Amino acid sequence: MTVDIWPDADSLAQGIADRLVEHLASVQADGRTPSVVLTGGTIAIAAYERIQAGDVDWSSVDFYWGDERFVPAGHADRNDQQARDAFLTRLGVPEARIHAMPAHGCSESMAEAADGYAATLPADPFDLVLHGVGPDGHIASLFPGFPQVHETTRRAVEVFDSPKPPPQRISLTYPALNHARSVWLIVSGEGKAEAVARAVGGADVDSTPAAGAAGLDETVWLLDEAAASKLPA
Ligand SMILES: O=C1O[C@H](COP(=O)(O)O)[C@@H](O)[C@H](O)[C@H]1O
Repeated sequence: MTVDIWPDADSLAQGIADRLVEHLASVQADGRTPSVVLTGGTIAIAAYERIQAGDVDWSSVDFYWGDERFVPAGHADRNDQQARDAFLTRLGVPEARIHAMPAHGCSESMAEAADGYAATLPADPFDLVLHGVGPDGHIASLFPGFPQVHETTRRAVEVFDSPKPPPQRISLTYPALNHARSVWLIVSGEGKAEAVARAVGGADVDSTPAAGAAGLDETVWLLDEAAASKLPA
């Protein structure tokens, strides 16, 4: 595990954007089509807005989501819509590369929608999974004390009673989220400092789901000083 710290949220957002572009270019230089799991959340959107085209072929990157708010397609609360608005549309990512989760109004139940999404995930490890972290230590829509944290079989699950609105969500689970070469946890703000300190310190996943995030090759925390303020020196 490594921890990298920027002075403030603006420089962190720029740092995440630059590192993401560099990472995708290097995967493509190795001859692979990168697969990336996007997160929602404040610092993620700020980073997405700062992404520049760089040396990446944006027509050849597959984007998935770690979780989604189960509201109608195009709704401003949807993580996929926020990412489209922040960078996917601007950089010309083709619709066929945007693997959005099902939306409210689809013909399936939420459980069927979750299982259907799981069936679309690649068999190979993701190249990169991005996580925002809530003040309670949640990642994706895996919340403290919720049974989804203990899912070991299904790679995507339904959540009916998220403590953070909107209540209905679909989330990937650890078996999918940790089937990734690189996992980056991106966090800003003092309100998340305690959750970060617990997760980095190896808390149990019931109290702090972020503690369960782990990449196959690397697990990296990208923080601003405020989010890092409760880490031991
Ligand atoms: O609801 C969600 O929240 C988290 C973190 O969001 P933030 O606004 O506190 O930064 C995010 O990681 C997750 O994808 C999203 O659905």
